[in-house]
Amino acid sequence: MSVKPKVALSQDFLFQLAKLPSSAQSKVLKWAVKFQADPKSPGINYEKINAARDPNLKSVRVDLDWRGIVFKPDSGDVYVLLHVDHHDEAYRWAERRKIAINPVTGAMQIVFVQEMAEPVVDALVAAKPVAVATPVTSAVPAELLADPQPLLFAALSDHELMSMGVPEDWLGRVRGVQTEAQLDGLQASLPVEAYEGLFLIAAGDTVTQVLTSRETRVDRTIDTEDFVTALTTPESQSRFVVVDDDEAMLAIMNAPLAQWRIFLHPTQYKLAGGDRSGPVRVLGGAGTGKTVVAMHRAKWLAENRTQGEQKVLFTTFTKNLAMDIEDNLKTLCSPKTMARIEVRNLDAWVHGFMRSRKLEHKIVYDRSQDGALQAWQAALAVKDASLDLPPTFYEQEFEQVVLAQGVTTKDEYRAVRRIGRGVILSRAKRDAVWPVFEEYRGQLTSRKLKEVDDAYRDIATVLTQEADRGGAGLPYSAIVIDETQDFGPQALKLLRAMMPREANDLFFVGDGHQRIYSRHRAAMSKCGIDIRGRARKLYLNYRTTDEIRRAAVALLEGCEVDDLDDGHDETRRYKSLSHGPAPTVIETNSVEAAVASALASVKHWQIDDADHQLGNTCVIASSQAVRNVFARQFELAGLATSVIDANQNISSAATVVHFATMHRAKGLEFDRVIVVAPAAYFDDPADTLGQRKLLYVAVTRAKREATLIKTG
Ligand SMILES: Nc1ncnc2c1ncn2[C@@H]1O[C@H](COP(=O)(O)OP(=O)(O)OP(=O)(O)O)[C@@H](O)[C@H]1O
Repeated sequence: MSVKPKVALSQDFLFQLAKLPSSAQSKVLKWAVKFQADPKSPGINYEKINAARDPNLKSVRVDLDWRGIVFKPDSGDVYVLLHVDHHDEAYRWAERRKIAINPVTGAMQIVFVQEMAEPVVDALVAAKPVAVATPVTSAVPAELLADPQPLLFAALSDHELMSMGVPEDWLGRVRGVQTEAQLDGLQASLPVEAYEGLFLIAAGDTVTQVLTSRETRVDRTIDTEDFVTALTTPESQSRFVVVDDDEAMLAIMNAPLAQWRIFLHPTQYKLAGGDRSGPVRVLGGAGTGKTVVAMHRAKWLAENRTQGEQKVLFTTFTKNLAMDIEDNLKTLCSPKTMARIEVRNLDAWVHGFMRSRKLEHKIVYDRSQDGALQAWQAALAVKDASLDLPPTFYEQEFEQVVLAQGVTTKDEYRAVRRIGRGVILSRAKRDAVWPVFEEYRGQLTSRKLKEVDDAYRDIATVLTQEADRGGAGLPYSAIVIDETQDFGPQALKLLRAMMPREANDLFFVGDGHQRIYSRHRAAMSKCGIDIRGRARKLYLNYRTTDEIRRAAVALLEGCEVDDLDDGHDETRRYKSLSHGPAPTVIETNSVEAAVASALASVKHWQIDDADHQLGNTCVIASSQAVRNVFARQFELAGLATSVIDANQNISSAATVVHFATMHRAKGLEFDRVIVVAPAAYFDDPADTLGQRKLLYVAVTRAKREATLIKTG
């Protein structure tokens, strides 16, 4: 029986496909399905490209006008669809490319072949054109040796450069890099892992650190002619996908822009699959693909490590996000896999657990309402007037110290560390304050109410006791947690108690820069979650342009940000892969002027970009009241609007402008975003950390353009 040849698609092919007119797209799709079924069919004529540097690149005819470019090596029964375009453009593309296997990592790479003395992209022209021969050798171009500026990668050997993904042909060009701008100029021409490795080295990392965090092996003997094996490396999988049947081909080609489903960054790829001996924590700035890796991890766990009636629990902070993630998971997973994944925000899970155990308390989410308000007022009535502490002190103390740390007795309160609380309390004062909290909890109990942190703590206790008695435990094979920074200590302790300590138990993703509920700061290690040896980071921002990312990061300059454990995190090492205009900043002194500016931005985008859809726009405001004013004014201006509220799926209509608060916009993304914030949010960072994090979250929702309106 003859074995079917391997057919693969490149990421570039799909990017290109997405740009074609729809009539051409359907022709290419039909053709590609036939090609996948039998690339050796006599109907497919592989034409030689005379000027091609790589003799293995062939042109194939889709119709009179359109040509596909296929890589068809002599050895190995493999066919890779690389590109599609009009005849002449397709040939030009092929003439300047070659496919090579990196001799150190074994990854298959599409290498852009350079001409003599040719700058790669405009950024390099601005920096310093470097004369190179084809193929480039690893020698530093002569004129750069005379330049006094140090070379960023001079100390690295060829082997080290290639181990990070630099193609052999590009060693000389990379060696010539002296500035970050020059490196950025090479970004579009280098494989993603090479660019990432180089900017991490430029930021101060060592090659060993880069390779360790990526789990890249560089000790194997590589056969640089074995393309079938090369296709299987994680680096290759970030740009090529092997397609086994028609169905897979159709699914991929019908959604050419849903690249996150197919091409994972090598680090995402490694984190998504394989066994881990205990809890994993993945950090990454906004848009670095944390939710994507969490979804792929849940899929892998459901398909490979979930048995019988078990499920993978995928949890996050808000209901909106859980709904959004469930929708995305449905596009990633088969119905069979989906049946093994439960997506629920933690509070909904807690509510369900309490009901299933007939625990009759209701959860307090808002202390200013109904029974909780009465309970709080009754508690304040017992306060010791001689202390002269304002009611806000009691509320903050209760939230940030008592609830957050799960303090239940006066003795515990005497001993607890009150980090970050301004007022120093002697033991005697603590004794005098404590009755307020005791009274509040008593009042809640008599009303069958419970604070959510207390509910987390109580459920964790129940689960631990059941486990100690040898109970069956919860029906989960693993828990995947998104937006970890929003979970406080009691929530983390509950998550720990929900899973026995075993391989693959907990998988956390998060970003301290996006913690917008400050009382939720927690250190995982203090909640029984040991991530040593399993802490990873994602650095490439797939969502926002580098201009928007930089502007967002600048908002947090000088602010101390944690790594969800006991350490610090920083934004210096992150980079975006796309570019665009810097955010527009507008200062206004009235609501009318702010609304007019927002409407002008939308109008400008509509004129500027024929493809702009209102549905890809969101106005993000600092409060519900401001959000509602803007939505109302947009309606009066004749625009259709949709407010993003709790517990609702987001409208997918292409013609409505979305409106959200900064809290509600978390985890979402839009092509264009208008952020409306009081000017006070931009005051001294020492006083505005919370507000600046909100701004960071809001601005990083934008994929392409952002307008920031400061209201006076
Ligand atoms: N490997 C990938 N290839 C292409 N696109 C990707 C990849 N990974 C992520 N993306 C895209 O990047 C964007 C951001 O991804 P995601 O929402 O997972 O990031 P995040 O780190 O969770 O962001 P945030 O913390 O801001 O919510 C999404 O549009 C996603 O589809």
